[in-house]
Amino acid sequence: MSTDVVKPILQARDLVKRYGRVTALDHADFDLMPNEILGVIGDNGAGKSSLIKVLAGAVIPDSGEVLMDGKPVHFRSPLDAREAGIETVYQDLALAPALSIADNMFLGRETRKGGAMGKWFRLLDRSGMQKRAREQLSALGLLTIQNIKQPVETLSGGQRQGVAVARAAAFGSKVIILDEPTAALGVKESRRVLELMLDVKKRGLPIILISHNMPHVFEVADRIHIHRLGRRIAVIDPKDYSMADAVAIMTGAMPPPPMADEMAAA
Ligand SMILES: Nc1ncnc2c1ncn2[C@@H]1O[C@H](COP(=O)(O)OP(=O)(O)OP(=O)(O)O)[C@@H](O)[C@H]1O
Repeated sequence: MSTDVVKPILQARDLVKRYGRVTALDHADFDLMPNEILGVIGDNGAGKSSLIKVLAGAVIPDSGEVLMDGKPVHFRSPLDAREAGIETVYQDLALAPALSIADNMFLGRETRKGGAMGKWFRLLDRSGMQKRAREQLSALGLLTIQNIKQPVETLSGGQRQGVAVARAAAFGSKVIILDEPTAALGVKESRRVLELMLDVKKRGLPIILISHNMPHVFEVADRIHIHRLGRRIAVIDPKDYSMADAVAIMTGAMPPPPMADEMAAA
C-alpha cells in the first residue's frame, strides 16, 4: 500500500462571513481532494452559497483562509479565482442567449488573430474558437450539439447546462464548482449532466457539486460535505449512509459522525 498522503487541492479554514446580524459562515471548514466529486448539501440558509462564493472569489470572508495546494490564496474577485484555475457554473449559467455556442464558450476570453492585420484591428479568431469549442464539446461527449454556430437560445436546458459545464472544463485547470446544475432540468437532461460530471472527473478535474437533489448527489459524489448553521458538521461517504441519514444529519435530527478522516487529511 502506498504511504503517500493525498493532500486537498482546495481548502478553507475557519471562514466567517456576516451580513449584518446574520452569520452566513460560522467558522466553516472545507476540503476538496484531487479527482473527486464532492457533494455539498445543507438546508436552506445553511450557508452553502456563501461558502462557494468565497471559494469562487465572489464574496470576501470577514476572516479565515482559503488554501490551494496547501498555500494560502487571497481572492479579491471572481477573476482572481478563475486565474487560479477555479471555474464556477452558477444556476443562472451566465450564458448569452443570442450568441452562438462557440461565442459563449469564449465569452470574455475571446482569442484574437495573429499577424499584423489581426493585431492591428484586434480581429477575433472565430475559426480557431469554433474549432476549440468543437473539440471541447466532443471530448465531453456533447456532439449532439451539432452546430457550434447555433445560438444558445435554441438549445434545450440540458444542452445549455452542457455548454456551461464544457466552458468551465475548458478553462478550469484546477477545480470546477457547479451550483445546482440539474435544478431546472428534466430526467433525461439531468442524466446527461450527471454523466458529463463523471466525464469531467475522469479527465482529472475535481468538482464541487452543490445540490438539493439527494439522489443526484448520492449518485455521483465520492464524499458529501454536510453544512449546517454556517459550518461543516460532517463529511460522509455516500456508500456508508442512506439519503435519509444524510437529511437527518443536515437538519439536526441525527448527530453528525466525527470528522476523523478530515483531521488526518489536513
Ligand atoms: N448578500 C446577502 N445579504 C444578506 N444576507 C445574506 C446575503 N447572502 C446570504 N445571506 C444570508 O446568509 C445566510 C446563508 O445564506 P446562503 O445563501 O449562503 O445559504 P444556502 O445554504 O446557500 O441557502 P439556499 O439553499 O437557500 O440557497 C442566510 O440567512 C441568508 O439570508
